[in-house]
Amino acid sequence: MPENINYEIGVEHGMEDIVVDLMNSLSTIKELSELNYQLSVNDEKLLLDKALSTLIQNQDMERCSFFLLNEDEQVLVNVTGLSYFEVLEDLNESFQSRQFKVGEGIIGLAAEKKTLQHCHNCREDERFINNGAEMDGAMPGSIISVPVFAANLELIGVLNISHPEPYYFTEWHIRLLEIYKNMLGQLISNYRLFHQMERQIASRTTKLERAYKDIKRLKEHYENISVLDQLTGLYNRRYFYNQIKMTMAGYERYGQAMCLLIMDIDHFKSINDNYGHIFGDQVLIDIANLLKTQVRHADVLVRFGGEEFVIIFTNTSCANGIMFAERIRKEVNQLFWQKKDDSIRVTMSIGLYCHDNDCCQSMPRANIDQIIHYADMALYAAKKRGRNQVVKFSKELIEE
Ligand SMILES: Nc1nc2c(ncn2[C@@H]2O[C@H](COP(=O)(O)OP(=O)(O)OP(=O)(O)O)[C@@H](O)[C@H]2O)c(=O)[nH]1
Repeated sequence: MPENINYEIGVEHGMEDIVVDLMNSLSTIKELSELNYQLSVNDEKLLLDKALSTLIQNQDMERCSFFLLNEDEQVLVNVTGLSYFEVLEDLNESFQSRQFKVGEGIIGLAAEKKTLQHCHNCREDERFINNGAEMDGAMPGSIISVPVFAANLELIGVLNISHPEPYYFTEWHIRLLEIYKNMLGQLISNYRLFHQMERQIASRTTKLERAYKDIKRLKEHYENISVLDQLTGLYNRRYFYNQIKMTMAGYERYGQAMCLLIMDIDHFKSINDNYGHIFGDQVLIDIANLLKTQVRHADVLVRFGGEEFVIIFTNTSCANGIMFAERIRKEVNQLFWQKKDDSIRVTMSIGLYCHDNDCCQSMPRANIDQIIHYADMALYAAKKRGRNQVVKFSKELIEE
C-alpha cells in the first residue's frame, strides 16, 4: 500500500467527492469531540454506541463495531456494533455479541500486534475468522481493525469498520481511522477517569458519613456517661440525681438537715435576644463561677439545664439555707457586664426546700422527686411574686 492517500483502490473520486469526504470527516471529528462523557451517558457501552453512530453517519463505512479488551481473560468482547442501515432506521437488530481471543482473527491480531490490520478481501484472507458472521448475513467483504489505546497507552479494545465489498477501503479510510481511534481512546479514558473519580468520591463520602456517624455516636455515648456540663464546667443533672440519693440517705440515717435551692436567672431570654447567644453563654459561665464561690466542698452545685442551677446545701439548717440563698441572690445582683453603652445586670429567683426536722416537723415526708417538685413550686412562686427573691417552700404553697 503506498504511503500517500490512494483513491485508486475501490472507488473513483472526483474533486467534489474529495470535498464531501473532507467535510464528512470534519463533521465526525467535531461530533466526537462534542460527546459529553460526563453528563449524557452513564454506561460505557452507550458512549461507544454514540461514538460509532457518529462515525457511521458521516463516513461511507457500512458497519462499525467495537471490541473491549477483557484483560483478565485476554479476550476481546464485542460490546457494540452498528450498520449504516440500522442508524438510519434507528435499529440495532443485527448486533450479536461475539468474542475473540487476543491473537485470534483480524481483531485478535490487531490487539496482539497493537497495529492496524487491513483485510482487503475477507473471503481470501487467512487471518479472517468467520465466527458466525456469514450465518447472520453480516459477512464483510473487507475489514479494518484498529487497536484503541488509553491515555496511558494501555490497550482498551479494537475498533472495526467493514464493508460488504472487498477492496473497498483506501488509504484515506486508514488515515481517518487513525484519528478516530485516538479520539475514541481519549473519550473512553476520560469517561473511565471521570467515573472512577465519581466512584472514589462516593466511596470517600460514604466513609466520611460513617466516620461522622461514629463520632456522633461516641459523642452521645460520652455525653450520656459524662457528669459535667460542657459550657460551665459545673456538674450536670445526672450527677445531681446520684448525689441527692446519698444526701437523702445521710438525712435518713443521721437526721442531717439539708436545703435544696433551685435558682433561675430572670428574663434570661431577653439577654439572648438583645445581646446574642454567645453573650448569653458568657453570662451563664460567669454566674456559674460566682456560684462556685458560694458552696462548700460537701455541697452539691449543678447546672440543672438552660439558665437553671441547683445547689444542695448538706448538713445545713433551714435558717442557714435561707441566708445562703439570699446571699447568692444579692451577689448575682452585683454582677454586671459592659456592652458598648449598656451596663447589663441580671437578677435571680430562688426556690428553696428545707429538709430539716427542727423547722419542718409538720411537713409531709418527701421523696427525691417531691423535694425537687417542692423547690420548683417555691421558685414558681418567686417568679410569680415579682422575681429577684427567695421563696421557701411551705404547705401553703400547695394550697396556693
Ligand atoms: N445563651 C444560652 N441561652 C440558653 C442556654 N440554655 C437555655 N438558654 C436560653 O434561656 C432562655 C430561657 O427563657 P425562658 O424559659 O423563657 O425564661 P426567662 O426568659 O429567663 O424568663 P423567666 O424565667 O420567666 O424569668 C431561653 O431563651 C433559652 O434559649 C444556653 O446554654 N446558652
